[in-house]
Amino acid sequence: MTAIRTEQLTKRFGGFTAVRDLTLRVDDGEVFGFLGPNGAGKSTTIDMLLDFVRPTSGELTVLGHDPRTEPRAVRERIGILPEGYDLYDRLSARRHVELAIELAATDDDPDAVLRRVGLADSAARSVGGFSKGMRQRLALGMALVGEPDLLVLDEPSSGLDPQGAKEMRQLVREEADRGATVFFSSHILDQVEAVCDRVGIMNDAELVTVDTVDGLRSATGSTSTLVVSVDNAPDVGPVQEVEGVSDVTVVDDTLRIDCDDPGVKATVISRIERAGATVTDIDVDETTLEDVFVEYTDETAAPEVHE
Ligand SMILES: Nc1ncnc2c1ncn2[C@@H]1O[C@H](COP(=O)(O)OP(=O)(O)OP(=O)(O)O)[C@@H](O)[C@H]1O
Repeated sequence: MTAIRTEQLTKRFGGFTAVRDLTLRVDDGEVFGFLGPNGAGKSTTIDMLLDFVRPTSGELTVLGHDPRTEPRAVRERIGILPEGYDLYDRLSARRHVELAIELAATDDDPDAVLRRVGLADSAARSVGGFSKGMRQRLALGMALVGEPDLLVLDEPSSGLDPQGAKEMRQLVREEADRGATVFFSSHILDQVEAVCDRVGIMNDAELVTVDTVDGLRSATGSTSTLVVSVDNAPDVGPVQEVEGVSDVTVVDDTLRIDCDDPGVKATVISRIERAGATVTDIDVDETTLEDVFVEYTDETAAPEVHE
């Protein structure tokens, strides 16, 4: 089934278009990263999925329901970490989770939820004294209550320290492993790269691409470079002939092999060894998602839309 489907979804605020003709599908069980620079239209899209904001035109379904006409059917099966969430300073962390459990009418154990987000030791503390990262962890824990079919997370890593960000990634993976779909927006590209099955990039109100991270790399013509140290440099002719290799350079005993196709690395290594060299070290310089992101969101370099 399709967890999220939008067709030509558009939102205008007065004369300003925040989201233009967005057509997107997110499959069940996918971890989908929704990227874009500030003001690109990510939160507005999420708000339309949750019926916090009404589209100006276009179609959308979330878990098979139109959030405009069946908001309850949608909300009761999704966990939401919105951009600006409300917490009650005088209530404890445990009370917040208990309230989320009551609202979802589930039998989750509040302490187990707090353990999952690293707040077990602060369960009884009032939230007023919490740091930004602790508040973020609590809001995330509340979103996890009731094993939702779809998690919609707006900037889930915001305010988290590196350990918190790592735990967030693990949580996202655990949720996907139990079958949930995870849709999240982020600016933290290495987070997205580490955890997402597919990525959509918004720029200036439009979706400019949707693909896997590897797919994005090849679509932008990006290469990964295999850096191979050898005991003595062999004839590189047979390596150059491998399909998917775009360039080979040799400096002393190090070969740098640019690969358009990330799947050719094993073939390259075996060609080097067959050419009589002993491989002493292997390293890979991958094009990062950040490089791809800059290419798609840089006005002068933006490629054509393709899905
Ligand atoms: N209620 C509103 N009224 C007028 N303009 C709005 C409203 N909500 C959002 N916008 C505008 O729509 C554009 C998209 O905003 P949105 O919050 O969706 O971007 P975003 O991609 O989530 O950005 P960020 O990464 O900064 O959160 C922005 O230019 C914003 O100012």
